[in-house]
Amino acid sequence: MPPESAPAPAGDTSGGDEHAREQQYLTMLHERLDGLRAAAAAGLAEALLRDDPEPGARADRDALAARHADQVARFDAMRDRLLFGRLDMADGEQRYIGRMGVLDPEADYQPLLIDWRAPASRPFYLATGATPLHVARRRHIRTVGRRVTHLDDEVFGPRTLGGGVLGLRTLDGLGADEGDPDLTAGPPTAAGEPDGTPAHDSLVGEAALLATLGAHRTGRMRDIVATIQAEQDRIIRSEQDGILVVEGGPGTGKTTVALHRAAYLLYSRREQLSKRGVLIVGPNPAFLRYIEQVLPSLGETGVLLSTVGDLFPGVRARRAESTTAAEVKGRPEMVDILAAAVRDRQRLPDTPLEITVADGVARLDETIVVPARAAARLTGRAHNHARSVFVREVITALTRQIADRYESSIDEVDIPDFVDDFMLWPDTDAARDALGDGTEGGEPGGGSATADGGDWPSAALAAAAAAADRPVLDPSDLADLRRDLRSDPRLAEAIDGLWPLLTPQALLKDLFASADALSRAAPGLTDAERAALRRDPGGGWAPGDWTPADTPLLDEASELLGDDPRAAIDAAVAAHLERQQRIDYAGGVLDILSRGDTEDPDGELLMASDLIDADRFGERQEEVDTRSTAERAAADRTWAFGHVIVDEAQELSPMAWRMVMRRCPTRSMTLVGDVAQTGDAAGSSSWAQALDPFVGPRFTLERLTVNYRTGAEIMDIAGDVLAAQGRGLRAPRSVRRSGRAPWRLMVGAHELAEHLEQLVRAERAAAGGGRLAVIVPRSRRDELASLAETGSTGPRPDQDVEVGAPAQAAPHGQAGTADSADSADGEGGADGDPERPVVVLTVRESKGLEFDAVIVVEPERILAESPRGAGDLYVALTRPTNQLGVVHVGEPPAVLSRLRPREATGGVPAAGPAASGR
Ligand SMILES: Nc1ncnc2c1ncn2[C@@H]1O[C@H](COP(=O)(O)OP(=O)(O)OP(=O)(O)O)[C@@H](O)[C@H]1O
Repeated sequence: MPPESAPAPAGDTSGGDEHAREQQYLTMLHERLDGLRAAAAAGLAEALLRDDPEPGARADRDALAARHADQVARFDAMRDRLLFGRLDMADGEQRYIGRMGVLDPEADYQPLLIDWRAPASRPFYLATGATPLHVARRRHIRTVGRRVTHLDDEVFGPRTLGGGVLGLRTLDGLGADEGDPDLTAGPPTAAGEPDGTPAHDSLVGEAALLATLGAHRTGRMRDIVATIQAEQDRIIRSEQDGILVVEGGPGTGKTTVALHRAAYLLYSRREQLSKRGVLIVGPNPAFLRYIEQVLPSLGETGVLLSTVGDLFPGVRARRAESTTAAEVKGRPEMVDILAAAVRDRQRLPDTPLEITVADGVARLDETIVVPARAAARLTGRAHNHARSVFVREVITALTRQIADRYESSIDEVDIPDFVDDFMLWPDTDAARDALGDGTEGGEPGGGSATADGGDWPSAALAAAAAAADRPVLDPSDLADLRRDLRSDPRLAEAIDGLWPLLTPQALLKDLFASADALSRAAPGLTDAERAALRRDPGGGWAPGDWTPADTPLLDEASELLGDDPRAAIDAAVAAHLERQQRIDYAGGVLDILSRGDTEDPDGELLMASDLIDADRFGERQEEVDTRSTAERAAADRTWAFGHVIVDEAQELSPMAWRMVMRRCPTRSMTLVGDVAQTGDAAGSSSWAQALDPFVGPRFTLERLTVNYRTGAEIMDIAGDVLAAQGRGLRAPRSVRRSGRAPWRLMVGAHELAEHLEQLVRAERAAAGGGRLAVIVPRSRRDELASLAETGSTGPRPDQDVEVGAPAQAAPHGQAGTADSADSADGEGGADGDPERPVVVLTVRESKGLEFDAVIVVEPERILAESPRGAGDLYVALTRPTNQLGVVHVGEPPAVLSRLRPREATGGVPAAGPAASGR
């Protein structure tokens, strides 16, 4: 049984007293907050003004300043809705619940306000009539800034045992406030069965919840700390260490729960997570902007938000590509394809290369390269790291080749008799004379030519060495030879061709640029699939030229290639030079200081340079890395996060999963999604399948069952689309009815633009100025965006309307063609501003977002374009909170047969000859 709703009678003095009392309490809390903020601001100012010459002290100062700055930001974020609840416990204890904890230093640090995440707050979210958890009364306190606007009480008592909450009283009826429900739509009501049976018997704080849900959307997600429901609370506070999968239909609060879980973990595991950080992966940049304020509003920063496409440092994947290309790039086979592409760059020479070193000629051919390549591959090291083994083997083999030639030349030398004696007087003039190593006559350099044109002294020496049973070339000769080989530019060039140092970007670019390279690396793909991967490098690649599906491939390639040692060497050289500069500078400073010291008439003072040398002084000047954890993590591909949250996780391809898993070796993860909403052809249809390669069956699945977003009228229609998928999936139950019937309107193909313009105006007016989205087929987006723009009302249409993603030149020139379901979809990454009142989006761009009103355009085309059947249409239909309209050309799809024509729903018919509600 839900609580009864019983507004307090007008003039209810107890309600008035209560209101005054809570107002007083809120005012007191705000005064405390002001005090805390002022202290933090003063601490910040003091830290910033401190002039610490010592680097250690400067680091402390910077850390202190950062801490104070965080506190100031946190206290500022708490100003709105600081307090939202009160628990009256059965034993008389009172607990005020809010967004942060506030203690009373004058009363032995008793809590004045308890953080919503503290265990003492938990009954606020869990108490029910059946299990009151020692709570006698739960009060929701609604506030705007420093003002209390409403009080809603739920009273638990003996009479409620087994029967739910005794009663709910709205103690204030203060009328419409900022954040109040849209009054033009009538009061929101809890959804229930036609006979009046409520659909939900376990809602916590129903009045406060319904008030929040009925409010206009702002384009920014807000926290729900005041109205977290019991099933959500269980997930938010789950102590699950490994992978927690949260599944639920649209609007069940998956995103919200994931964000609150991040805030909870940052509170309960602060020590661990503040060092390693938390990563939140979302489906597109617009979505990240939609959610970006939730954690700061809960006082938590230090979290990195990223799309899959931006998870590789230095890459902003914004380019569009065909569905086929994205799907192929997401397949697990890409691991082998990339490995083959790397091996393909470890080549054999087409023709032998002859290199003249010292006195010999070395020949680089397959007999040298094949074993060198095998030895390098056998190490199992990444390509760039194994290169040093390859180079070493090649040079060793070439050196040996030359040495062998020397040795074999011994047999050809006619050794004169004096040679044996030579060993007895090796360093005498006589020896030199005998060997012709004189200055007079003979070959330049003192040698005389042998009969076969060789260098006689060398040959003689070699022969002498052989006679003495010593190696022909001693280690230093061999070392010289190696050095000569190493510095030979022709050999260096040849080695670069045979085993080049590669960046992930270069590997992928070269692979996609060549049909032959693709055939060699990916013989298992069809011709059409390989053609989809082909990409002409054109005028070069900018960081934004990558597509979201490329990023996991870059990450995989990084693993196969390893770091480019040149980058490490460059960095080490730069660091060395920088340090040297600092030391030189410090030396100069010490000189100046010491010169000043020598002016000391007594000459007894220690000079600065006596106390510290330039090296140590230079080191003290070193800059301390003051970047936050999130900033450092964002710049480091190998950063291991303390916890990773993935939203819309069903959209991740197998390759994207591999990348995300690398970011979290401990597998402490929360994955939220809904396999019924999978739109990406490379996405998952089963969690077990997606996670099996990483954790087998070792993950925990939690389900959310209640839809808080979309009114029941709309969910009835969306449920039909879900059922049509035939996978036995059921749409979640809506928590409320919106009071507005969804509608459909049939228009002629050529009148779509005209109708759309008027519909946008009409629906915005009906939504009382709320936010509206026009969700369109991919192939129609650019064309329809301008039409909706004309139809938006507001100060300036060009400011008012945002097209989800910037129109981009798509590969293969296919974007915008009406009938190509495989065209480049222009959805590389929507950067749209979520606060625009009217937006035009494709289904993919609308993922995870919500609007007061939605017009879905051409559902039949959305169905045709979807690689996953009705999943996309289901997503589109479940974006609105209150109003849904569907505009179709021709007959509506059968799955929408329950939608009533627009006129029949009382909507204003759009003008135009072909408008028809048939
Ligand atoms: N307990 C709650 N109190 C108030 N509002 C809530 C609550 N739970 C969810 N909501 C609201 O419901 C809406 C839908 O939530 P959310 O976007 O998290 O759902 P979702 O499951 O991620 O949806 P989708 O799968 O469609 O992306 C949001 O406006 C959210 O603030």
